[in-house]
Amino acid sequence: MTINKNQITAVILAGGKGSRLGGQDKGLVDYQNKPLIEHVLEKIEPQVGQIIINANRNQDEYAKFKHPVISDELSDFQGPLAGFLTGMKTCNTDYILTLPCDGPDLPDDLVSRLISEVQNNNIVVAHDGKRLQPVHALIPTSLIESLEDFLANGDRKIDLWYAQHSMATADFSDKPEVFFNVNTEEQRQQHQQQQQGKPQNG
Ligand SMILES: Nc1nc2c(ncn2[C@@H]2O[C@H](COP(=O)(O)OP(=O)(O)OP(=O)(O)O)[C@@H](O)[C@H]2O)c(=O)[nH]1
Ligand SMILES: [Mg+2]
Repeated sequence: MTINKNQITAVILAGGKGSRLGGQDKGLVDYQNKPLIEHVLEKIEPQVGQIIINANRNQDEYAKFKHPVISDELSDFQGPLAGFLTGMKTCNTDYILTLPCDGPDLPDDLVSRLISEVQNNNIVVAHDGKRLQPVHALIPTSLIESLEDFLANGDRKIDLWYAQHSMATADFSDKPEVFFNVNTEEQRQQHQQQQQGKPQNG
């Protein structure tokens, strides 16, 4: 079974509290001279049909990126799964691709590798060789009721919801660094310096 990029809406999860970064709205935090989310948008725009920005604060700022900005229906920061549900309810494609707003180094074959593992309505999640990257996932929109029930039941753990469904992983063990994400000020600064020190064609 194959799917194409036009069947996918990327849902960029920018709805968190950013508590480890002093409560900042992480998607808007500067990283190498532009907001973090702009790095994500640049990497993902060529790979999907549509994009939704899922944000619970500063919606006007996010609207400047020219994609629909949608807040969680579930209030009080219920976690990434609340954002998954928001995306599934809002999109009009067969799949959503979930992505965190704080991971600026996405590879250009993210979607093609995930697509290559699609089979029979399964969920496909990126794996970096050591662990699952659960918020980098390709999810059939048909699972919307399942997720609604799961959240209504008070559950919030992504892995528990995945375990209720058929799931495959896409292998990125050759480049685990693409999943780097900015959770603390130290990470933001350290990584910025490393990137600046890299040779241009390396
Ligand atoms: N829609 C939505 N997304 C969320 C929520 N909580 C976290 N996320 C997103 O999930 C992704 C991974 O979460 P973290 O890296 O822990 O981000 P965070 O929750 O803002 O940061 P901390 O508060 O420091 O843990 C990020 O892209 C967040 O924006 C939420 O309640 N709703
Ligand atoms: Mg993070």
